[in-house]
Amino acid sequence: MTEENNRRPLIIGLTGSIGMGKSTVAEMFADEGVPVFDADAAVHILQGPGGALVEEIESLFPGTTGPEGVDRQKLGAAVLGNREALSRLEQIIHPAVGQMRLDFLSANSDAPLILFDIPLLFEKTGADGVDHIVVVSASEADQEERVLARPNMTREKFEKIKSLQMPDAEKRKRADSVIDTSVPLAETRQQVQNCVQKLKASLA
Ligand SMILES: CC(C)(COP(=O)(O)OP(=O)(O)OC[C@H]1O[C@@H](n2cnc3c(N)ncnc32)[C@H](O)[C@@H]1O)[C@@H](O)C(=O)NCCC(=O)NCCS
Ligand SMILES: Nc1ncnc2c1ncn2[C@@H]1O[C@H](COP(=O)(O)OP(=O)(O)OP(=O)(O)O)[C@@H](O)[C@H]1O
Repeated sequence: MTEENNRRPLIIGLTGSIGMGKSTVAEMFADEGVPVFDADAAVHILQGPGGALVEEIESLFPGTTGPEGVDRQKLGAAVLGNREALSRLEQIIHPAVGQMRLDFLSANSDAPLILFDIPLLFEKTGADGVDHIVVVSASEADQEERVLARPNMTREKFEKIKSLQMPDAEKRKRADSVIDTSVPLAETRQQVQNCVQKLKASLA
Protein backbone atom coordinates (compact mmCIF):
# COMPACT_ATOMS: atom_id res chain seq x y z
CA MET A 1 0.00 0.00 0.00
CA THR A 2 1.33 3.48 -0.83
CA GLU A 3 1.72 6.16 1.81
CA GLU A 4 -1.13 8.11 0.20
CA ASN A 5 -3.60 5.30 0.78
CA ASN A 6 -2.77 5.28 4.48
CA ARG A 7 -3.29 8.96 5.00
CA ARG A 8 -6.46 10.10 6.73
CA PRO A 9 -8.15 13.30 5.57
CA LEU A 10 -7.01 16.62 6.99
CA ILE A 11 -9.94 17.74 9.14
CA ILE A 12 -11.02 21.37 9.00
CA GLY A 13 -13.18 22.51 11.93
CA LEU A 14 -15.44 25.38 10.85
CA THR A 15 -17.02 27.52 13.52
CA GLY A 16 -18.29 31.01 14.29
CA SER A 17 -20.93 32.73 16.38
CA ILE A 18 -24.60 33.02 15.48
CA GLY A 19 -25.23 34.70 12.14
CA MET A 20 -21.56 35.07 11.17
CA GLY A 21 -22.06 33.11 7.93
CA LYS A 22 -20.97 29.55 8.79
CA SER A 23 -23.58 27.83 6.62
CA THR A 24 -22.82 30.07 3.64
CA VAL A 25 -19.08 29.51 4.01
CA ALA A 26 -19.54 25.74 4.50
CA GLU A 27 -21.36 25.65 1.16
CA MET A 28 -18.43 27.44 -0.44
CA PHE A 29 -16.08 24.73 0.86
CA ALA A 30 -18.47 22.11 -0.55
CA ASP A 31 -18.32 23.92 -3.92
CA GLU A 32 -14.54 23.37 -3.82
CA GLY A 33 -15.16 19.61 -3.52
CA VAL A 34 -14.61 19.35 0.25
CA PRO A 35 -17.06 16.91 1.93
CA VAL A 36 -18.95 18.79 4.67
CA PHE A 37 -20.41 17.39 7.88
CA ASP A 38 -23.04 19.77 9.23
CA ALA A 39 -23.53 19.33 13.00
CA ASP A 40 -26.73 21.42 12.99
CA ALA A 41 -28.22 19.26 10.25
CA ALA A 42 -27.31 16.18 12.29
CA VAL A 43 -29.20 17.64 15.28
CA HIS A 44 -32.21 18.26 13.02
CA ILE A 45 -32.20 14.60 11.93
CA LEU A 46 -31.97 13.38 15.53
CA GLN A 47 -34.82 15.72 16.56
CA GLY A 48 -36.95 15.44 13.41
CA PRO A 49 -39.90 13.13 12.61
CA GLY A 50 -38.97 9.63 13.79
CA GLY A 51 -35.60 10.97 15.02
CA ALA A 52 -33.55 8.81 17.39
CA LEU A 53 -33.72 11.31 20.28
CA VAL A 54 -37.33 12.49 20.11
CA GLU A 55 -38.62 10.11 22.79
CA GLU A 56 -35.81 10.88 25.20
CA ILE A 57 -36.31 14.63 24.69
CA GLU A 58 -40.05 14.26 25.36
CA SER A 59 -39.35 12.49 28.64
CA LEU A 60 -36.82 15.12 29.73
CA PHE A 61 -38.83 18.12 28.50
CA PRO A 62 -42.50 17.10 28.39
CA GLY A 63 -44.67 18.85 25.80
CA THR A 64 -41.77 19.87 23.51
CA THR A 65 -42.36 17.20 20.85
CA GLY A 66 -45.21 16.21 18.55
CA PRO A 67 -45.90 14.26 15.35
CA GLU A 68 -43.21 16.29 13.54
CA GLY A 69 -40.59 15.45 16.16
CA VAL A 70 -39.16 18.20 18.36
CA ASP A 71 -40.84 21.62 18.27
CA ARG A 72 -37.66 23.71 18.35
CA GLN A 73 -39.45 26.88 19.42
CA LYS A 74 -40.79 25.09 22.50
CA LEU A 75 -37.55 23.29 23.26
CA GLY A 76 -35.59 26.51 22.74
CA ALA A 77 -37.90 28.31 25.19
CA ALA A 78 -37.31 25.51 27.73
CA VAL A 79 -33.52 25.48 27.52
CA LEU A 80 -32.02 28.66 26.08
CA GLY A 81 -32.41 30.70 29.28
CA ASN A 82 -31.65 27.81 31.62
CA ARG A 83 -28.07 26.53 31.69
CA GLU A 84 -28.90 23.44 33.72
CA ALA A 85 -31.67 22.37 31.31
CA LEU A 86 -29.49 23.12 28.28
CA SER A 87 -26.72 21.01 29.74
CA ARG A 88 -29.10 18.04 30.18
CA LEU A 89 -30.15 18.41 26.54
CA GLU A 90 -26.54 18.64 25.38
CA GLN A 91 -25.64 15.49 27.30
CA ILE A 92 -27.90 13.45 25.05
CA ILE A 93 -27.37 15.34 21.81
CA HIS A 94 -23.60 15.80 21.66
CA PRO A 95 -22.59 12.10 21.94
CA ALA A 96 -25.10 11.20 19.20
CA VAL A 97 -23.73 13.93 16.93
CA GLY A 98 -20.18 12.75 17.70
CA GLN A 99 -21.06 9.27 16.50
CA MET A 100 -22.57 10.63 13.29
CA ARG A 101 -19.36 12.62 12.73
CA LEU A 102 -17.25 9.46 13.08
CA ASP A 103 -19.50 7.66 10.60
CA PHE A 104 -19.08 10.55 8.16
CA LEU A 105 -15.31 10.42 8.55
CA SER A 106 -15.29 6.68 7.77
CA ALA A 107 -17.47 7.23 4.70
CA ASN A 108 -15.11 9.94 3.37
CA SER A 109 -11.76 8.51 4.38
CA ASP A 110 -10.35 8.88 0.85
CA ALA A 111 -10.83 12.65 0.64
CA PRO A 112 -7.73 14.85 1.13
CA LEU A 113 -9.71 17.44 3.14
CA ILE A 114 -12.99 17.20 4.97
CA LEU A 115 -14.85 19.87 6.88
CA PHE A 116 -16.78 19.61 10.14
CA ASP A 117 -19.19 22.51 10.52
CA ILE A 118 -19.41 22.71 14.33
CA PRO A 119 -21.15 25.81 15.69
CA LEU A 120 -19.97 25.10 19.26
CA LEU A 121 -16.46 23.86 18.48
CA PHE A 122 -14.75 26.02 21.14
CA GLU A 123 -17.57 26.03 23.67
CA LYS A 124 -17.95 22.24 23.81
CA THR A 125 -14.37 20.96 23.28
CA GLY A 126 -15.13 19.84 19.73
CA ALA A 127 -11.61 21.00 18.77
CA ASP A 128 -10.19 17.58 19.69
CA GLY A 129 -9.20 15.72 16.56
CA VAL A 130 -9.55 18.77 14.31
CA ASP A 131 -6.39 19.68 12.36
CA HIS A 132 -7.16 23.23 11.23
CA ILE A 133 -9.66 25.63 12.80
CA VAL A 134 -11.44 28.11 10.54
CA VAL A 135 -13.44 30.85 12.26
CA VAL A 136 -16.12 32.64 10.25
CA SER A 137 -16.43 36.24 11.38
CA ALA A 138 -18.25 39.47 10.56
CA SER A 139 -18.65 42.87 12.18
CA GLU A 140 -21.00 43.07 15.18
CA ALA A 141 -23.30 45.33 13.17
CA ASP A 142 -23.59 42.79 10.32
CA GLN A 143 -24.11 39.94 12.75
CA GLU A 144 -26.92 41.77 14.51
CA GLU A 145 -28.60 42.86 11.28
CA ARG A 146 -28.54 39.30 9.87
CA VAL A 147 -29.81 37.63 13.01
CA LEU A 148 -32.58 40.10 13.81
CA ALA A 149 -33.89 39.76 10.24
CA ARG A 150 -34.66 36.06 10.82
CA PRO A 151 -38.20 34.87 11.45
CA ASN A 152 -38.95 33.98 15.10
CA MET A 153 -35.93 35.92 16.32
CA THR A 154 -36.13 38.58 19.01
CA ARG A 155 -33.44 40.78 20.51
CA GLU A 156 -33.93 38.94 23.81
CA LYS A 157 -33.34 35.52 22.20
CA PHE A 158 -30.32 36.87 20.32
CA GLU A 159 -28.78 38.22 23.56
CA LYS A 160 -29.40 34.91 25.36
CA ILE A 161 -27.70 32.95 22.59
CA LYS A 162 -24.76 35.36 22.44
CA SER A 163 -24.28 34.99 26.21
CA LEU A 164 -23.86 31.23 25.70
CA GLN A 165 -21.20 31.64 23.02
CA MET A 166 -17.52 32.54 23.24
CA PRO A 167 -17.02 36.14 22.07
CA ASP A 168 -16.03 36.51 18.42
CA ALA A 169 -12.76 38.29 19.30
CA GLU A 170 -11.68 35.31 21.39
CA LYS A 171 -12.61 32.87 18.62
CA ARG A 172 -10.56 34.85 16.12
CA LYS A 173 -7.52 34.68 18.42
CA ARG A 174 -7.77 30.90 18.59
CA ALA A 175 -8.33 30.40 14.84
CA ASP A 176 -5.79 28.97 12.42
CA SER A 177 -7.61 30.89 9.65
CA VAL A 178 -10.33 33.55 9.72
CA ILE A 179 -12.87 33.95 6.90
CA ASP A 180 -14.40 37.42 6.77
CA THR A 181 -18.07 37.68 5.76
CA SER A 182 -18.39 41.47 6.16
CA VAL A 183 -17.21 41.76 2.56
CA PRO A 184 -18.96 40.94 -0.74
CA LEU A 185 -19.75 37.24 -1.21
CA ALA A 186 -17.22 36.95 -4.06
CA GLU A 187 -14.43 38.07 -1.74
CA THR A 188 -15.48 35.59 0.90
CA ARG A 189 -15.46 32.86 -1.76
CA GLN A 190 -11.93 33.90 -2.77
CA GLN A 191 -10.80 33.56 0.85
CA VAL A 192 -12.30 30.06 0.97
CA GLN A 193 -10.55 29.10 -2.28
CA ASN A 194 -7.23 30.41 -0.91
CA CYS A 195 -7.70 28.42 2.27
CA VAL A 196 -8.43 25.19 0.37
CA GLN A 197 -5.39 25.71 -1.86
CA LYS A 198 -3.11 26.40 1.11
CA LEU A 199 -4.29 23.29 2.96
CA LYS A 200 -3.98 21.08 -0.12
CA ALA A 201 -0.46 22.42 -0.69
CA SER A 202 0.42 21.54 2.91
CA LEU A 203 -0.44 17.90 2.15
CA ALA A 204 1.78 17.62 -0.89
C1 LIG B 1 -32.22 24.84 21.63
C2 LIG B 1 -32.70 24.49 20.22
C3 LIG B 1 -33.89 23.56 20.27
C4 LIG B 1 -33.12 25.82 19.54
O1 LIG B 1 -33.44 25.58 18.19
P1 LIG B 1 -33.66 26.82 17.16
O2 LIG B 1 -34.02 26.18 15.85
O3 LIG B 1 -34.61 27.79 17.77
O4 LIG B 1 -32.26 27.57 17.06
P2 LIG B 1 -30.88 27.10 16.34
O5 LIG B 1 -30.65 25.63 16.53
O6 LIG B 1 -30.84 27.65 14.96
O7 LIG B 1 -29.80 27.84 17.24
C5 LIG B 1 -29.70 29.25 17.22
C6 LIG B 1 -28.33 29.62 17.72
O8 LIG B 1 -28.15 29.08 19.04
C7 LIG B 1 -26.92 28.40 19.11
N1 LIG B 1 -27.05 27.28 20.03
C8 LIG B 1 -27.80 26.15 19.88
N2 LIG B 1 -27.58 25.31 20.88
C9 LIG B 1 -26.68 25.92 21.67
C10 LIG B 1 -26.00 25.53 22.85
N3 LIG B 1 -26.21 24.30 23.36
N4 LIG B 1 -25.10 26.40 23.41
C11 LIG B 1 -24.84 27.60 22.83
N5 LIG B 1 -25.44 28.03 21.69
C12 LIG B 1 -26.32 27.19 21.14
C13 LIG B 1 -26.68 27.89 17.67
O9 LIG B 1 -25.32 27.67 17.41
C14 LIG B 1 -27.19 29.07 16.86
O10 LIG B 1 -26.21 30.04 16.69
C15 LIG B 1 -31.56 23.80 19.40
O11 LIG B 1 -30.53 24.74 19.10
C16 LIG B 1 -30.94 22.63 20.12
O12 LIG B 1 -31.52 21.55 20.16
N6 LIG B 1 -29.72 22.84 20.73
C17 LIG B 1 -29.02 21.80 21.43
C18 LIG B 1 -28.11 21.04 20.51
C19 LIG B 1 -26.88 21.82 20.22
O13 LIG B 1 -26.01 21.99 21.09
N7 LIG B 1 -26.80 22.32 18.96
C20 LIG B 1 -25.78 23.20 18.54
C21 LIG B 1 -24.65 22.65 17.77
S1 LIG B 1 -24.58 21.01 17.27
N1 LIG C 1 -19.70 37.78 2.35
C1 LIG C 1 -20.64 37.02 2.91
N2 LIG C 1 -20.33 35.77 3.31
C2 LIG C 1 -21.25 34.97 3.91
N3 LIG C 1 -22.53 35.35 4.14
C3 LIG C 1 -22.91 36.59 3.73
C4 LIG C 1 -21.99 37.47 3.11
N4 LIG C 1 -22.63 38.61 2.81
C5 LIG C 1 -23.90 38.46 3.24
N5 LIG C 1 -24.09 37.24 3.77
C6 LIG C 1 -25.39 36.73 4.29
O1 LIG C 1 -25.29 36.54 5.71
C7 LIG C 1 -26.16 35.47 6.12
C8 LIG C 1 -25.33 34.49 6.95
O2 LIG C 1 -26.16 33.46 7.40
P1 LIG C 1 -25.68 31.96 7.71
O3 LIG C 1 -26.91 31.14 7.83
O4 LIG C 1 -24.63 31.53 6.72
O5 LIG C 1 -25.01 32.15 9.16
P2 LIG C 1 -24.64 31.06 10.27
O6 LIG C 1 -23.36 31.55 10.88
O7 LIG C 1 -24.62 29.71 9.65
O8 LIG C 1 -25.81 31.20 11.30
P3 LIG C 1 -26.24 30.28 12.60
O9 LIG C 1 -25.09 30.33 13.57
O10 LIG C 1 -27.43 30.96 13.16
O11 LIG C 1 -26.52 28.92 12.09
C9 LIG C 1 -26.71 34.84 4.84
O12 LIG C 1 -28.00 35.34 4.62
C10 LIG C 1 -25.73 35.36 3.75
O13 LIG C 1 -26.32 35.46 2.47
